[in-house]
Amino acid sequence: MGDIRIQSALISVYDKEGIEEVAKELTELGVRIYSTGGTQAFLTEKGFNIIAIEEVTDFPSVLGGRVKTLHPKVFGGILNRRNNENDHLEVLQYQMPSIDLVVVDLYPFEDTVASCTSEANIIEKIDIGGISLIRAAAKNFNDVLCIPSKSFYPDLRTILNNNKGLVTKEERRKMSLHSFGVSSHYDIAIFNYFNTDKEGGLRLDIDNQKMLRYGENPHQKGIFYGNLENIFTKHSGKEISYNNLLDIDAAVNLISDFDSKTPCFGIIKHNNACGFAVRPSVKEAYLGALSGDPVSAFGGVLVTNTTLDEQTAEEINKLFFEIIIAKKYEPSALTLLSHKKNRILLELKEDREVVGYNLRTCLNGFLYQEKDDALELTSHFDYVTNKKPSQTEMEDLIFASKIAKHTKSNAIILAKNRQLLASGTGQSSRVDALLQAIEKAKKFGFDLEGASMASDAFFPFADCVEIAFKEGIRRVIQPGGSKNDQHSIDFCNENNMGMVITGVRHFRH
Ligand SMILES: NC(=O)c1ncn([C@@H]2O[C@H](COP(=O)(O)O)[C@@H](O)[C@H]2O)c1NC=O
Repeated sequence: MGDIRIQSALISVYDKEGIEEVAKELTELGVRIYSTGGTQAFLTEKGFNIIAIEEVTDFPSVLGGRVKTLHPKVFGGILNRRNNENDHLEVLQYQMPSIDLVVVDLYPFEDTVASCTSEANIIEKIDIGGISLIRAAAKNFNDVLCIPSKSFYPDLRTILNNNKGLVTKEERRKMSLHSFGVSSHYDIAIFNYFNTDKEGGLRLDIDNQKMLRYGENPHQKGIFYGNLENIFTKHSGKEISYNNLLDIDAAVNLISDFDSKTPCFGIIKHNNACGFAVRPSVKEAYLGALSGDPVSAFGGVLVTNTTLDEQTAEEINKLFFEIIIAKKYEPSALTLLSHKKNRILLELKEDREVVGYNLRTCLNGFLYQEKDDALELTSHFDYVTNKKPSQTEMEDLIFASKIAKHTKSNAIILAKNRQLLASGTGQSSRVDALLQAIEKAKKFGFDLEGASMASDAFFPFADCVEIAFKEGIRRVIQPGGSKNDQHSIDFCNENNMGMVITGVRHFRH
């Protein structure tokens, strides 16, 4: 029921790749083919018998190709309802050809934008006729099959081969869905091109979705919208869960702030780093990160900015970790690590594609913000105390500040020799965050004498520097901006502590 036999087709494609094979199959099925200028020339040259669309419209392609298929005879040929008596009479009266199949490949708008060409060139690549053909054919899926881009040629082939040119209503409806997917994607790309300042609101376009086993908890449904293949290669391991994805996101963002010249290693738990170290070798960096909090590290997500070698893999294998993310793996390390079947091994792609904004639901809408990609520049730092940090001390301060940026607010980071000693995370007061960090550092045997402290936001009072000083912490990095900044600065000056003000706050709620 509802099957149609394809007897005529209109082919109008920008990219000619693959169209010869499509034309061949259609010709073998005895389908009459109409085409626009370039497509017709291409297929005629390949030996196919193609009818120029101008023969239908009796009108040339004009305005440099801006108008070629935009004609009532073409759109009437697509949109007429085959079971409607009046439509049938009008088709005869105005000599519209019935078109059962529309094959389009649109002007490459997004590629043209990406090529950074002039606005005039970009505008010319807004397809009008093609998108209209797609919408018309998709609307009339009751009688017409629409193939909206070259990526659907394999589907066309399957459909044609399923039943020798007979197409079911189900197949046409499915292609109609994909057609509106292509047309809406295309329009959103155009919208986003013009919507530079977001004054037009927000249009999201995510067509890849992956059902997750569940959401944050087993009673919550969870779906990931995106394309993980563009971020990493998964070498082995079980299915990635909702919570895994959040930790992977935290790990990838954190590691991206550290250059790849010196090995660094992070251990993420509940989206925060519980261990992090920069060292001359990846194994030392791993051991440095692990000693930060070997208890929390259990079951965590490991991340490194460098090649994970066999010696490090042997160390890692002594403990249970759910996920390992590396820039690369030595083949022997990969073999060793993949012995544990459930462990997820991910290799980050050099040209990974991450979104440049954050989005979260809020009340009856969404909150959108640009991603916090601000990296403190030493040239913008304010060295506000009499005591100025040495170059090595500055390295520790910047190290701690980078980790604070990626830690839940209120966040305090304690670091020494480019190793995370402890952090206070997600506390409702900065003092609590500091006390939590001090307690943890001591628990794992760290001497805070000469350590550095970073805060994700300003100190509202001098209490934090006072507590830090009592513990032997001798330098501080913070964004500044409190009306009480001077109280903290005065205390530092009185006690020979150094303070650097970055001017960049990194709240993370
Ligand atoms: N102007 C029109 O009426 C029109 N009709 C179809 N197109 C597009 O023209 C391209 C094919 O052109 P040609 O066959 O001339 O190479 C396709 O990308 C198709 O989407 C048109 N071009 C732009 O809108």
